[in-house]
Amino acid sequence: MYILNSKQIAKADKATINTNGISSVDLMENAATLCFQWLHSRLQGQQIKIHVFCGIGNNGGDGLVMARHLHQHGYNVSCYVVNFSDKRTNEFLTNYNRLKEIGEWPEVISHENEFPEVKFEDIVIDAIFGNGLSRKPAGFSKKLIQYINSTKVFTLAIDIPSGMYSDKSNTDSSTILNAGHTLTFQCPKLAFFLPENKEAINTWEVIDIGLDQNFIETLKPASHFIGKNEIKPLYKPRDKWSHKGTFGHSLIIGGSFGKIGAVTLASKAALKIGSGLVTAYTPKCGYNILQIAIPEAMVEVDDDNALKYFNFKTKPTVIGIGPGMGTSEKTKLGFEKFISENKTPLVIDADAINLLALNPNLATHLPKNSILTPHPKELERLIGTWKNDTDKIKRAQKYSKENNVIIVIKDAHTIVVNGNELFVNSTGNQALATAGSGDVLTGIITGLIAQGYENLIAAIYGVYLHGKTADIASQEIGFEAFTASTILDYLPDAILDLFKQEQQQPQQTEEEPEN
Ligand SMILES: NC(=O)C1=CN([C@@H]2O[C@H](COP(=O)(O)OP(=O)(O)OC[C@H]3O[C@@H](n4cnc5c(N)ncnc54)[C@H](OP(=O)(O)O)[C@@H]3O)[C@@H](O)[C@H]2O)[C@@H](O)CC1
Ligand SMILES: [K+]
Repeated sequence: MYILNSKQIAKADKATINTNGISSVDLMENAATLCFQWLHSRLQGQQIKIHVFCGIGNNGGDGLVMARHLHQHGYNVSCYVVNFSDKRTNEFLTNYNRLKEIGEWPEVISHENEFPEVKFEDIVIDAIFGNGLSRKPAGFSKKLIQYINSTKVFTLAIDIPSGMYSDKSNTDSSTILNAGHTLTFQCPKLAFFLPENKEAINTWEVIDIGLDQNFIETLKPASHFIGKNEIKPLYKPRDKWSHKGTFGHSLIIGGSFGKIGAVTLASKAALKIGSGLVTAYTPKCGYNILQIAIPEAMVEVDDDNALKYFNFKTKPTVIGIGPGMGTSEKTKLGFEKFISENKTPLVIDADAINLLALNPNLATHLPKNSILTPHPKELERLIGTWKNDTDKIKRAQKYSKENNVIIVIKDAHTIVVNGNELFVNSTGNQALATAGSGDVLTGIITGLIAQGYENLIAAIYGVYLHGKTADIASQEIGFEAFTASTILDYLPDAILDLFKQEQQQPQQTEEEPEN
């Protein structure tokens, strides 16, 4: 699914209105009615106090439509116009009049003295600012957002929590409304996945308002939200006549005294995802450990307690390098020589990223489309300190373009960066915050490349499957007992899940719920 930026959404709105013969007011009516139905099907007429805060733009128009439907269905509603400007849109005015026509006059708020009392047990519908936010909320609209946040009331945000830009950092989280749930139009917004917005965005879902898909295609959006629909077609079926050589040879380079577990996990993961052959290349101290831990893997050794020579005999399809490797001086020197001579595709993780960051010229030697899988600290070493999350993404894009590499920014929502393109992962949860989880990801991506998946696809696909293991496992064992080895245990379920039919939702009846 595409993630459109605010300009693309505004263009798609216009194009849909122009080519599909639907008026802007009708588009708004459809969109906001879907939001009303969402709430109505949950409340079933309960008399919880509902406050609808409407701005003066089209987001406010959505709020007015919802307020009208809520009134007409007998809810206990108060509607307010947050009068931060006199630039009321036509669609706002039309729906302002429609609300008045049913006898309901919104209260106009122009000053903080006019804020209504909002109680914790009420519901707030947030239709103050939407996609047209052009600057941080200030004055009484900022105070209103802060007041609503202070009540901790459940807030249903329409399209986007007010004060949040859809595609860039706000930099002042105190001017963003903290939404309990967001009903967002047409597509998820990049802002939902930025760690700095974690307070403001909780759960969300997309409301399909039928914007013109053909037109959206012409915009060639660079950002994508990766779910099962995107992943399933990437799967490569296995030929009946294939043999182990068909599925490539992964070489996992890493380990140091006390950190052989990292290379063990990565090697196991490469095997488990289907690499035909796997060799681990470690210091001598890892030999027995690896041979005993993974009978399926071959092992080559280097110097005693840390890597030094990088002179393996294996001719791999792909190399995953870094897990547990350490950054000792001898490893650093050997690594630099290895990188400057290597031509084999690379997946670079952990200490290999740290060593790369120490010597930026090295990156020019990386084979095209090498994959780097940094966690936030490693990323910072690589691209420098960022001002905010948008700056972080821009810096990663710049690094990716300058060095022709793919960067996997690991976080609650992992983002794969390929030049300007962003692929935001939908799977995974807090269970993955555990030692060795990154080593397993390195092994998975390496093992996918070994089997012939293109590097970018291997990164996107690997990140998705890795996250999916946690989604499935946490239903069965919770978060805490989940370890990196659990990822390996649940990889088969994550793959099989791609081919599971979704359970049919119970059919909604034609009749609306009783008031
Ligand atoms: N047919 C359609 O197009 C559909 C659109 N839909 C809905 O429309 C929403 C987008 O509507 P919108 O473009 O009118 O923007 P919205 O956010 O409501 O308000 C912008 C106004 O606020 C002002 N303003 C901005 N920042 C400010 C600040 N900090 N402090 C004070 N003022 C500020 C800004 O002023 P300006 O920047 O021009 O100075 C302008 O006057 C979208 O999110 C969705 O909900 C759906 O119904 C589906 C159909
Ligand atoms: K909003």
